[in-house]
Formats: sequence, C-alpha cells, structure tokens
Amino acid sequence: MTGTVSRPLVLVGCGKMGGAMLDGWLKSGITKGGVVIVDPYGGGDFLDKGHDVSRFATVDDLPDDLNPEVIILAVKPQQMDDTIDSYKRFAGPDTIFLSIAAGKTIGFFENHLGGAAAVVRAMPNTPAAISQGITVCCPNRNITADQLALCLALLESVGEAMSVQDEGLIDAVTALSGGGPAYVFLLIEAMTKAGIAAGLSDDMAARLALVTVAGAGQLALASEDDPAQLRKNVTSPNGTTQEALAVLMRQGDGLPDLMVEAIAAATARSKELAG
Ligand SMILES: NC(=O)C1=CN([C@@H]2O[C@H](COP(=O)(O)OP(=O)(O)OC[C@H]3O[C@@H](n4cnc5c(N)ncnc54)[C@H](OP(=O)(O)O)[C@@H]3O)[C@@H](O)[C@H]2O)C=CC1
Ligand SMILES: O=C(O)[C@@H]1CCC=N1
Repeated sequence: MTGTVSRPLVLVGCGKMGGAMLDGWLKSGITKGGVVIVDPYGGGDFLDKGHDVSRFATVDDLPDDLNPEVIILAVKPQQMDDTIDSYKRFAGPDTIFLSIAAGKTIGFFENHLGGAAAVVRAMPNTPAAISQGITVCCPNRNITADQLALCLALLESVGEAMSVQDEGLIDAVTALSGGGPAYVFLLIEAMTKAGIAAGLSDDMAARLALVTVAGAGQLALASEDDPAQLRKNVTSPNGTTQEALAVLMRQGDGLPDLMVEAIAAATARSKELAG
C-alpha cells in the first residue's frame, strides 16, 4: 500500500489548506483511488479538471459502500466538534484519519472516534499547493508502519514531511511552519510599504520586495552557508545593511525578540484550541 493511495481519499473541508494540499496531490498523481470532497460549498473548483474527484455537501450524502483509505480532516478547529462524530462509522484499523487542524489532539479524535481509530495529527502549510510545503506529523499507537509510510508519502508529495513521536511538539510546529508563510507574507508587505515610503513606485517596491524574499529563500535553501553567514555576506562593514540591521536586531523590540514572542503566542493558542 505504501506510495500511493489506492482506495478513496476523503477530504473533509476543502478550504484554504485542504484545497492547497489537494492541488498538490492532484498534480503529483498520488491519489490513485480517487478523491471525495465533503464540503457544503467549497471544492467545486476541483471538479471537471480531468481528475477522479467527486464532491458531496455533507457526510450523509456519501455512498454507503465508500471504503476510504485516508480521511483528511481539514475543517477549522472550531468546526471539528460538530463534524467529527459523523465520521465514526468509518473508524477502524484500515482507515487513517489524518487531521491537519491546529490544536486538536490525538486524544480528542480517540475520544470521538473510539480508541481503536487509526489517527495521525499533522501540521502542513500552504506552500503545499506548489509542492513546497513542509509538514510534521505524529501517529497514534494504532497506526501501522505501512500506514505511517503512506501518510509520509502523501505529505511528501506536496513538500517535505517528517514524523515525531512526541505530540507536544506539534503546537510549536504549528506556530513556526504552519503559520510561518503568513509571517513571510507580512515581511513582503512591510518591505513593500517601506520601499514606497523611501520613494519607489508601488509596483517597483512590490516587485523588489517579492523577488528579494523569494530569492533569499532559494539561496538559503541552496547554499552550504547557514542563514547567519548569508546575512553577514550581505552586510558590508560600515555599509547600508548594517544600518538597517541595527534597527531590526535591536535588543528588546527587534525582529528576533518579536519573533520569539510571536511564536510563543501562537504555540499557546494551539494548546488552547485543543478543546
Ligand atoms: N490555512 C492554513 O494556512 C493552515 C490551516 N491549517 C488547519 O487547516 C484547517 C482548515 O483551515 P483553513 O483551510 O484555513 O480553513 P477554511 O475555512 O478555509 O476551510 C475549512 C473548510 O471546511 C468547510 N467546512 C466546515 N464545516 C464542514 C463540515 N462539517 N464538513 C465539511 N466541510 C466543512 C468550510 O466551509 P465554510 O467556509 O462554509 O464553513 C471550509 O470550506 C484548520 O483546522 C487549520 O487549523 C493547518 C495548517 C495551515
Ligand atoms: O492560523 C491558524 O490557526 C492555522 C494553523 C496554522 C496556520 N493557520
């Protein structure tokens, strides 16, 4: 079974993150058993595009003989309480429940689906849509080695993936890489505004900020130097970058301190969402 999903993959919630992953999965061809979307309104964009994708508004509309290999739970954490119980009929050793919901613990799913359910808690990010995501997942005790390998194959088909045994780490992962793209987009926005304030046109500032962030990310990925060294390579002694970094790295209110505070706040919120 490892390598492709040969029975149906059910995607519960085809919003921003579920849709991003589905985009990547369809491009990768890993969902050989077809995809069934359950979403009251979302998911229509994936129909009629030459893939084996069907869509139902509610769980009650699903065919009785559906035998999913993987059920991806991709509704908002606040929607999970009202959603999960109606999937209990699929719980058993041969169906993997793979949740991507922030905060929702393996214990939460076992409480609702029964202790025998095969559950994986995962935290992806939206660059999955272009196969540049990164996901960390944690299996429960019912997940077999083959099932974990299948989940990793599924997650690796949209980027990098790794598994951990310590579920407690997932809250920090959520804060760092789950939400991370938002921090980078904010950086692009902030650089753009600063460029405009310094006299550049809107279009030019936006392009310079975007390509600089994308290029720096690619360079950091490709280089043997670590990011600190790459930063030093840009910073000529007594030059212009040094002046900017003196502001950005200010003790107390600089970017490094703010980032620690931001990640801690997001980690705490992930724990709160456990419900
Ligand atoms: N966005 C991101 O970058 C990331 C999100 N996540 C996690 O992914 C999950 C989804 O987030 P996101 O995609 O942003 O949220 P969205 O609101 O964009 O997507 C959720 C989708 O689920 C639908 N939905 C609600 N209830 C049900 C139901 N009972 N059955 C089927 N579908 C339902 C929603 O419909 P409607 O809008 O009509 O309610 C919506 O289309 C969250 O748990 C989040 O923590 C994880 C990593 C990153
Ligand atoms: O903001 C959130 O709660 C979700 C989880 C990580 C990214 N988006």
